[in-house]
Amino acid sequence: MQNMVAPSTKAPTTESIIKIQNVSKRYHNTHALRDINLEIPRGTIYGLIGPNGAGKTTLLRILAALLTPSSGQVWIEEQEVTRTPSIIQRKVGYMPDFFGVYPDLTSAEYLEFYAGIHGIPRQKRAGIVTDLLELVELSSKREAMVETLSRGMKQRLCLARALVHDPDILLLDEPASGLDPRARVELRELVRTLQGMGKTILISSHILLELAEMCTDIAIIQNGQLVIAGDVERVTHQLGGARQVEIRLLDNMRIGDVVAHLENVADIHNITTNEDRLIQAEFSGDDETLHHILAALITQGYPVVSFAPRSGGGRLEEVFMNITERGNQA
Ligand SMILES: Nc1ncnc2c1ncn2[C@@H]1O[C@H](COP(=O)(O)OP(=O)(O)OP(=O)(O)O)[C@@H](O)[C@H]1O
Repeated sequence: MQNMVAPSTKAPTTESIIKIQNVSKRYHNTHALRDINLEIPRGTIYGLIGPNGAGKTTLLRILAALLTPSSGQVWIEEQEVTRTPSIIQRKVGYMPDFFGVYPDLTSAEYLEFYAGIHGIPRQKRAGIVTDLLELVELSSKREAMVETLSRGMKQRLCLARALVHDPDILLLDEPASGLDPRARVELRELVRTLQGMGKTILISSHILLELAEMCTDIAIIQNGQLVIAGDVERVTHQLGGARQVEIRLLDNMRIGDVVAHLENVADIHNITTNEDRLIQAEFSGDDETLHHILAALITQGYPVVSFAPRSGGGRLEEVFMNITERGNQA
C-alpha cells in the first residue's frame, strides 16, 4: 500500500501516544488488572511482559477498544477509548494470540476480506494486499491456501491483517509464541521495519528474553499490577541488572594490564578473561561512563580491537524470574 510503505514523515518525539490512567478490570471475582498507570511514548517498541494470567491480553484488548475497563480511562492521542471505539479501531491494529479458524481462502483473499471489513474501497484493495504481502515476505504465498502456511507464515499473515487499515499503533499479543529461532529473528526484523515506518508497537510475551532484544521499552506486569516500566536500560539498571561489556584485545600480551586497569573502575565488576584475547565484565554505569572507560583504554595505548556493551538480557531474565516468583509467593 503506497501510503503505508513510505517512510514516516513524523519526527521522533517522546510524546505519549497512549495514556493508561488508573485502569482496573474485574471478571466476576477475578481482578485481571488493578489500577494500571502507564504511558507509551510514540514510536517505541513497547514490551508488555508478565507470566501467564498476568493481565496482558486484557490490557491489549482494552487498548484495542474490544473490552471496557471496570474503572479508569485510556487515552489514545486525544481520544478516550471507551467513548470513541470506532475511531480507536481505525488507529489501532490488533493481532490476537490465537490464529482462529481460517475459511477456505488464499492469503491474498484473506487480506482482501479484512480490507473489506475495514471499509477500504474495492479498487484499492488489490494494491494494499500486494504491498502487505511484500512487507511480510509472503508474496510467493499469495495464492496459497491459508491452512497450508507454516506457523511463522500464519503469524506474519496475521500481522499483515492487523496492518490492513494502516494503523498508527500495533498491538501484538504473544506474536513470537511457538516460533522457531529463525522465524523469531524474521519477526524482530519486521517489527523494526514497522517502527521505522513511524508505528508505535506494543508486544506482549511471558518470555522476557524474546522482548529484551527487540523492545525499546518494557513494562512488567504481575497479578494484574504494574511492577516496573521504562526504557530497557533504565529498567535493567533500576532492577539491579548489570549490563555486560566485552573487550577484545589484539593479543594476550597485555591482558593482565587491562584487567588491572578495569579493576580500578568503579562501575566494572566480576571481570573474567579467556585465552581468546577476550575480557568480559559486568557494567553498572550509563553510556557516558562507558565512553570514558573506552577513551581511557585507548589513551593508555591498550590494544583494544572491539568494545561491546550488551544489554543485560540474561541478567534481566533472572531479575524478572525473581520478581514474578516473589509475586506468586505473596
Ligand atoms: N473472559 C474472562 N472471564 C473470566 N476471567 C478471565 C477472562 N479473561 C481473562 N480472565 C482472567 O483474567 C486474568 C488475566 O488474564 P489475561 O488473559 O489477561 O492474562 P495474560 O497475561 O494475557 O495471560 P496469558 O499469557 O496466559 O495469555 C486471568 O486470571 C484470567 O483467568
